[in-house]
Amino acid sequence: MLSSEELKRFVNEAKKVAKDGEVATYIPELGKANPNDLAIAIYYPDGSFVSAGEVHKKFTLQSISKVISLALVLMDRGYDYVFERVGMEPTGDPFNSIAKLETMVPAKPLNPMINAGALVVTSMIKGDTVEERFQRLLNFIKELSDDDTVEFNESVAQSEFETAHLNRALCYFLKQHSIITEDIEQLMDLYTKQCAIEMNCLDLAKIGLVFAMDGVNPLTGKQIIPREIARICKTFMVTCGMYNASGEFAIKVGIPAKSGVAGGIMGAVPGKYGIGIFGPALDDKGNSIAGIKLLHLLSKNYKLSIF
Ligand SMILES: NC(=O)CC[C@H](N)C(=O)O
Repeated sequence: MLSSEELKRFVNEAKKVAKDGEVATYIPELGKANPNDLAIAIYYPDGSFVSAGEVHKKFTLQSISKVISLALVLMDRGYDYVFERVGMEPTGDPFNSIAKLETMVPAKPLNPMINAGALVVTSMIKGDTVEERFQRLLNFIKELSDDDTVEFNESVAQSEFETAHLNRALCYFLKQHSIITEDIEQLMDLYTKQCAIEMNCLDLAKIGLVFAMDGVNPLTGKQIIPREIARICKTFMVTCGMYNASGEFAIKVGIPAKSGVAGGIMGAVPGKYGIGIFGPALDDKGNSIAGIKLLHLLSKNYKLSIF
């Protein structure tokens, strides 16, 4: 097991690159983050953990929530229903790009990790009202993180809801092609709350551990996500988890991981451990710049690549 001194050394080393990144500002509330923060937690299957940096700071999941909503929707609707509406291929485009949609026949988004695909996935969450659907997702996240105090950040959700013109454009395009059928304002309400679910990197590492352990919470032995669905989610994390930087990340780091624009990264080292990182300064692809550096250092020093 890594000692916290070693981990602290890696954090200090990785932090040096934070100055080359910038916090996201297209969701105005996210612009308030401190670009110099960098925190990491690693959870082991026996329930022990090691951490370094500002581990108690909370951040919103943003795109990390896309893996979790995908797992829920696959459990809700099954493989065929979901993959009739969203594809399985990486795009090579930025996460919010609209470009490929018009070239696809039928116009289904290429994968569930880009915004277009994630919006379709969120529209498939079962329940009668937005409130009920959101609570189902939140309860699932509470179970995965083994923390029933997890909530969403209302200011961040509101800030995104007011400014998400591009996501609305993606939704309307998909509604025109009957991939999305529900009311778009209602879907944006649910999606922005989903993205604003907030936690610290200790909780995020616990979720990463469930994926690493094929859907099982190793402490209780409970299968929270069916093994096959956990496998599909981890595969998407490898092929599309870091947006259009996924190929380079697979070569340099080789850990199934998912990032979000608030600066979080969830990692799942199969059979070994769950990783939660928070570093809000982003690179030009929208990934935590110091977080990626940190994963690179860990992977290289401890041979964590799955390849
Ligand atoms: N890359 C991200 O984390 C994107 C999530 C964000 N809520 C959006 O839709 O733009």
